[in-house]
Amino acid sequence: MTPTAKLLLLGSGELGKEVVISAQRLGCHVIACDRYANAPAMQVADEAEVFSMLDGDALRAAIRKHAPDFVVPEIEAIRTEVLADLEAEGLVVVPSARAAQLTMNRDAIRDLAAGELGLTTSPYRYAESLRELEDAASEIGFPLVVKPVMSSSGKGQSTVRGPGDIAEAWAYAEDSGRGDRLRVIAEGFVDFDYEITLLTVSSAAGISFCPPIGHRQARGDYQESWQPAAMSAAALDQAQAMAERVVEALGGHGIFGVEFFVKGEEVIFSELSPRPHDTGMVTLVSQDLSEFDLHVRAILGLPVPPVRAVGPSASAVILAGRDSRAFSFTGLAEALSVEADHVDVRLFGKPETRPFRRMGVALVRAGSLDEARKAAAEAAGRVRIDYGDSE
Ligand SMILES: Nc1ncnc2c1ncn2[C@@H]1O[C@H](COP(=O)(O)OP(=O)(O)OP(=O)(O)O)[C@@H](O)[C@H]1O
Ligand SMILES: NCC(=O)N[C@@H]1O[C@H](COP(=O)([O-])[O-])[C@@H](O)[C@H]1O
Ligand SMILES: [Mg+2]
Repeated sequence: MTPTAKLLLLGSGELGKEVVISAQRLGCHVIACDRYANAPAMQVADEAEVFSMLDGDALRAAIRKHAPDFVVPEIEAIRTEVLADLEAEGLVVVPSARAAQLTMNRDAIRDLAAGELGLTTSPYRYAESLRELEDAASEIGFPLVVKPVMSSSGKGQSTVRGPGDIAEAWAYAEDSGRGDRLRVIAEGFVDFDYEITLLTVSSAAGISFCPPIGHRQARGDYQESWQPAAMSAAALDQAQAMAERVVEALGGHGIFGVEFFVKGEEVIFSELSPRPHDTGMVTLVSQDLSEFDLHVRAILGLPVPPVRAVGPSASAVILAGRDSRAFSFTGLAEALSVEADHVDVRLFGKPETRPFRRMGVALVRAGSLDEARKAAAEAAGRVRIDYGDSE
């Protein structure tokens, strides 16, 4: 069979795994890439390539070898200059090489959103040394959120409460670094009432939105999410208008996870991913078409109908506690016995555990958001990781 399209997926975690499944259901052939073998998306893809996507030569070689119709980034840490070069020669990058380049590092997307587009954000400064971080702190004040410009899922992120914590925050950011020279963003702490992800689809038919997703984070990483998040029509209007502007500025077709903080009626842009979002895993049970289905449809130029919400839903993460390669899961029967309209669990198939690594997610639909959140947390908590005999 000649496939509908050939996709080269750059990053093969849990989000990519669902992209592969959605794409294959529409007849695509997918080559999954990541820096380690047997990554989640590789387990379901047609082919796999193992290399560091920050290695420009290896990235170029993989693209030349497979000659994909679409290159689909799944993580930020990609040598995006290569994508820009090859896009100029006709390669199609999802949603666009510009979007991948501007979201690879936090400073580029922040400069676009706050600088060029004038969207409201937290106050911020960049720092390339402890001394510069101290200067940033004295300008912005405390608390201060410090993040490496290239990081995700909260890696290297910490909140500085006072001058005594600055050195520790710098050292923590350095520890999570990738060997390149460290640059951090220091953001004024936003004392928000709640935060949301607004999944925004850009397709041939224009821009459309999924109902807002509420979420709760710890250590900069998502713990639970729910849809629809309760918010005023005025706040939602503002968020949609801001999302539309930033998505249009980035260009291309696909789904974008646009993150906002909301305080009263004030909507503050935080950041965005030009791809499915982790908090959007809830859409696997909350919408007729998930964020992964929508991404693939937008990429392929297929119809993207208005999203139909199926009912109040929630997701809760299953995190590992320590390092192991000899682990197993128990408690699935108990987890799936939780009382709700619909209960499911996704175990991603990551070959190793690490402290706080996301290994799976519980997905629940129920009569109300409260019930869905409670049941999702209960189901996730019932899945246990047995670490075998490893330390
Ligand atoms: N300036 C801030 N004020 C208050 N809380 C913040 C601020 N910046 C980040 N946070 C909290 O930390 C979380 C993670 O931050 P952010 O989204 O910037 O990190 P990330 O590493 O890009 O996460 P991901 O890759 O999972 O989206 C936010 O969702 C929010 O809960
Ligand atoms: N917030 C971004 C996010 O959730 N990204 C998802 O996590 C994977 C990496 O997981 P790992 O660090 O456990 O390998 C990525 O590949 C992506 O699926
Ligand atoms: Mg985020």
